[in-house]
Amino acid sequence: MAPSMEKWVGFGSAMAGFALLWSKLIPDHVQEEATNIMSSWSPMVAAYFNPYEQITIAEYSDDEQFRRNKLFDLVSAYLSSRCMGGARKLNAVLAGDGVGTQFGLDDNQEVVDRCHGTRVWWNLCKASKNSNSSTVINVYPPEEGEAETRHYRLVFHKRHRKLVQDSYLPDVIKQGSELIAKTRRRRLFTHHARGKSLWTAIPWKHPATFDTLAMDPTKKNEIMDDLMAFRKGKSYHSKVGKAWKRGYLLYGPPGTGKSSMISAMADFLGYDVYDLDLTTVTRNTDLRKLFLETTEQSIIVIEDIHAIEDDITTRLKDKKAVKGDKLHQLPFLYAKDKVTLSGLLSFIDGLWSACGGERIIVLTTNHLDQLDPALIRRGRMDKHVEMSYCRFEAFKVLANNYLGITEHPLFGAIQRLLYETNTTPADVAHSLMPRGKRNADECLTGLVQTLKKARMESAGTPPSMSPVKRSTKYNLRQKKRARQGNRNIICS
Ligand SMILES: Nc1ncnc2c1ncn2[C@@H]1O[C@H](COP(=O)(O)OP(=O)(O)OP(=O)(O)O)[C@@H](O)[C@H]1O
Repeated sequence: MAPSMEKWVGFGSAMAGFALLWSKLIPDHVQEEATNIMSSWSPMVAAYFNPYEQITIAEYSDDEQFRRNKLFDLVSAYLSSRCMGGARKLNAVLAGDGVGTQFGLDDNQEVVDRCHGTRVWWNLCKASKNSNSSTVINVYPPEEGEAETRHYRLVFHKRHRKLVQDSYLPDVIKQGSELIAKTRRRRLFTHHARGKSLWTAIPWKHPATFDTLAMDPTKKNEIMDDLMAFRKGKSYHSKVGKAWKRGYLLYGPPGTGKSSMISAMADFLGYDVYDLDLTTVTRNTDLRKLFLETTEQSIIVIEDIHAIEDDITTRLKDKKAVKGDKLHQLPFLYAKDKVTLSGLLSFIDGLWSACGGERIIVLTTNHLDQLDPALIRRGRMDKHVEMSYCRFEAFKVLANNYLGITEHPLFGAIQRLLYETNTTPADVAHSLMPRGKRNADECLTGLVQTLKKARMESAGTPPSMSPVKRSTKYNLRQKKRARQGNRNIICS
């Protein structure tokens, strides 16, 4: 067993009691004085005689109130590999690689480790939130059966304090980090309303990568270069005094690959993805908490940002809001519970967002013209990426992905048709899927028919304007509207 501090406090108290016996021989007022002095001395006496010291590592930091303590996770990883043999009760979870098993100490269990030939003791302690012995403060509202916090306690002889501080703990951190990096698997986080941790994670399994993403190769390379520069840009960002984060706005019609692009970005950088559903977040303070709980090397995604306005308005129906009312027409309804534009902006690039680095924020929309210009201005959304209809270069990627071919006699006809119609990569991918016994010839013939049909359907539009021109004109109109900012998504 680890030598406990309580034992030595008890010893100190016994010494104090012993001294009091002697004080029987002396007058009352002196005795009273002596009692006071001795009680205040007992911890000091205990400390004097106790040769052991301890370090506490809480699961949640006291100072950075909303954050999980990274050191706690590193110690867990270290202990899982080192000294589980000595523990009687373990718990097991699926390892970060999604294959192996990771063992950990069960609550109130202890293991012994070696530090340069000397022994140190690790305890995983569970303490009641209100317990005086615990210095750990939990800032989250307790859930049923959850009014307890956990911390590791490292006990060692005070002779070895310097060794523990300068050599043993750094070694624990190094080995823990290596183990986490080795077994790390990208995760997709979604948030939930209650509980100590605001996010829950599942392994990220989206198969889209930059290799499978169908889009103009020049544009694709430009994005990959931009991401790589961001990843290597720690010193650059601190030199120019900018938080190490980058905003991406992905816009374009449904089915043009916005979600696939996020997956490709996560795969390329090896980052986790946090999927933030703003319609379930009611207050700006909750947004901040959510942000602070995200880890570095992550992509925070808010999909379909244009749809938020409608959703929030619908949520307020029971507060007598009428669907279609603009948020700024209902300020009294939003006085307490609200996610405002300013809240969202500060989430993206205010002071809070500068706490911790290496994060990418991605907004996606099908309606660029409906977004508030303040939200998407350069510097906030640093890179605007248009995900557009499928043209020939993008088609070649899909043909290779789905049919494994790079050439075919029908390619010429498909190239012409793709420029004459506005077909999404999702529709092209659907036609190329070799369902049943269809071979490549049949798939491509089917695609040609689908494209001809689409061309006929769009024949009602003025023949003077080709689909390419039409699409460009549409986008210019969207951009102009966005600049003018004639509609807000959320009003502060
Ligand atoms: N650019 C693309 N490259 C490869 N596959 C694509 C691309 N665009 C769409 N797809 C295919 O279409 C499916 C839907 O695409 P995705 O969900 O990425 O589109 P989206 O633009 O996010 O659509 P929405 O706006 O409706 O969410 C994907 O699973 C993929 O198979």
